[in-house]
Amino acid sequence: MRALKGTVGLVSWIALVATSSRSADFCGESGEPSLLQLSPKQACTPIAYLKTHKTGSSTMQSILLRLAVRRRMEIFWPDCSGDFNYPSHFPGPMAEKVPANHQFDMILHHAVLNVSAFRSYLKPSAFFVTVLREPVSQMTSVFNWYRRFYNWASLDEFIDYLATSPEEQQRPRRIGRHLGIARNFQARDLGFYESGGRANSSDAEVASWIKSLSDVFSYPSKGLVVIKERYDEGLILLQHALRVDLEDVSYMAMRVQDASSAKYEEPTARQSRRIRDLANIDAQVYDHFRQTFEALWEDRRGSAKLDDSIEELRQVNDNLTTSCRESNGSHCELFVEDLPELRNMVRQKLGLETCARPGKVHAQDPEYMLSAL
Ligand SMILES: Nc1ncnc2c1ncn2[C@@H]1O[C@H](COP(=O)(O)OS(=O)(=O)O)[C@@H](OP(=O)(O)O)[C@H]1O
Repeated sequence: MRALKGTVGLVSWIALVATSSRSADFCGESGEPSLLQLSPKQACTPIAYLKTHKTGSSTMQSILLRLAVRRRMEIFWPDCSGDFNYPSHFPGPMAEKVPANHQFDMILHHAVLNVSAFRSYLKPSAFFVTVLREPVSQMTSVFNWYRRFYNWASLDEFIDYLATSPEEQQRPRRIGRHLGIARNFQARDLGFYESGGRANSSDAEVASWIKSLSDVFSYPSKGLVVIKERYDEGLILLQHALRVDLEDVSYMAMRVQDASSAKYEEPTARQSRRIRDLANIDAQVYDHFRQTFEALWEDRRGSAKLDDSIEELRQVNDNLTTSCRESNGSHCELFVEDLPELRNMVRQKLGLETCARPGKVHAQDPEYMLSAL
């Protein structure tokens, strides 16, 4: 029965890909028959992806990694690390090894956003993308994901830690306890502190910083802030802006935690208030971009039949998830749920050496924690 269901899922996925596979005109080539068939090197929109934490950012990275393979786009890799010197300056020591020369098509790994430094590595007219998440749910995800590394006894202990830890926490590269988790995690990823923001910045200063971000991520010509709570809508807008095919933005969700597990803690109303108060900058950024997103979506949905595209995307995703969990057919090659494994598959496809995977190590080993980023 399972096998039959998998076959039906696979057949309908292939049918969907076949029917929805249009020419990727923006990249110059037409008639690409399959997602995994490599096309010659093509000129595509360079992408500056700012990978935030616990926002659905790994799923987005997986989509962009596949896009890079399909379009033969050149990725700026932080060697085998999962980040560019996070949470310190981008790109860190990589700058000596790889001087900036507008040479890459994509930046995809965790970093602190520095728009001009990102641009200096990318070909001209890069499209800026990021994902933001409602801050209480983001910090709940952070707590439940990282608690095994930090040994927080409870959500209250985690919130106490946030309240007492410095806003802009630096991580000595090899000491796991200071991995970099701090309040206003998303604002820090977006470069708030690096651009001079402080815990006691005035409302006007925060508003001015948000305005500068709005410009960097302004849709459709410059960029897009995807809202985690409107993920698929965001992907459809991304698909339109990059002028890629629907299957280019199809995905299997990554790093999904089991919220029904006994170990998963949801905040009480009081804990939610505490988190939201501590993440005051994140709350302002999120509220701003959520509003912008809703207005954008309302503006676009009627004219372009975007609701139909969402249905189609969800069907493709469901079929992919079912068929690729049940079989490892060739169309599933790059639809794996383990991010480091996917990165290795992509490196192989792009002719690079694969990275060593850490073996089974103790959860307190800092190397292990780095790889978990
Ligand atoms: N497509 C899509 N839509 C909505 N939500 C999604 C999606 N993909 C992943 N997720 C959720 O994102 C959380 C994982 O975030 P990240 O991938 O950013 O984590 S990480 O920082 O890379 O470790 C994790 O949230 P929690 O399960 O609450 O922890 C995932 O469930």
